[in-house]
Amino acid sequence: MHIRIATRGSKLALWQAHHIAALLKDAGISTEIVTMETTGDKILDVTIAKIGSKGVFTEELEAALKNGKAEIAVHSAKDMPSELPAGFELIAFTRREKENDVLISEKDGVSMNSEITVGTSSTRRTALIKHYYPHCRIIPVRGNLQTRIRKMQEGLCDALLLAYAGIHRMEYDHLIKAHLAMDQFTPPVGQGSVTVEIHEGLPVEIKNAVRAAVNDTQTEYCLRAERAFLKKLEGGCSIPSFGYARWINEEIHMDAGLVSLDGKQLIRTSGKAAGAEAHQLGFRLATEVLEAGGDKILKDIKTNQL
Ligand SMILES: NCc1[nH]cc(CCC(=O)O)c1CC(=O)O
Repeated sequence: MHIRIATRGSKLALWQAHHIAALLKDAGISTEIVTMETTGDKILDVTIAKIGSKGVFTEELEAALKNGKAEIAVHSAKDMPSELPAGFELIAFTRREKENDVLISEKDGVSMNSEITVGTSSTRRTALIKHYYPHCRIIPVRGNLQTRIRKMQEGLCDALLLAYAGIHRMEYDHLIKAHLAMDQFTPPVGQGSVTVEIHEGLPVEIKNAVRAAVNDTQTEYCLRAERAFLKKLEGGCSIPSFGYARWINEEIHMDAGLVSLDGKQLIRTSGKAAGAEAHQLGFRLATEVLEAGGDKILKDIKTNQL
């Protein structure tokens, strides 16, 4: 069996594609990596929330799957919209990297408790900084990881708030100043896991072989719960929501919530369920968040982003 892997061309995306290639190789499957540029890679001057999160990093890869130019596409699970276009599905989730966010900087004495300028373009991180550390100043910064770090080095900001997974994979661990607390900076849906997307036309024996080689069942239960939460909120990575599930004692334990863009309102909830109830758990927590005022927060955000 030979599998062509479609991926974006950034270093982090390539790391992810090679990670999947290695898992497939261990299962005796040969691979080839096909890189392509997406709309999201080309537009660097606008925040993702404004472009409209749906599909800007995925459309070109999906076209390749549909046209038979590749068998699978590889993405960070976090970057995948909660609802895929008709005919596409996520068939595997890798065992996760540590899921937390980190503060990175080259300067001494930098912490969330000091009056620093923090570069981020994530609505979740921005809103959580405003909520927990209102003395920090937030500077928008986009581009791939290497570009963001270069912008910080050029003086745009004192520090960056990023996912540990990306920092570790790109070998910037030496810049880490702090690991942020999970009960404040609760990770967004999908952070730390790499996922495989296919088009429904893919022969079932290829699908099954990829799933067997790549999927981590416990991670999948957690990710299915998280993604159900996001789906119910009708959001992608552009809304300031968080959803983090862990597998503990044969059950999914999940923390989730939503924060207003100004950081003033923060809604949290949590719950647990069996693996087979992943979707119901995600939907239930989302319903709780919506009913506790999340509905209003989302409406305000939609008006803001128009
Ligand atoms: N939104 C960009 C993005 N997409 C995936 C990662 C790396 C972490 C991961 O794969 O979960 C990052 C960088 C970041 O948020 O710091």
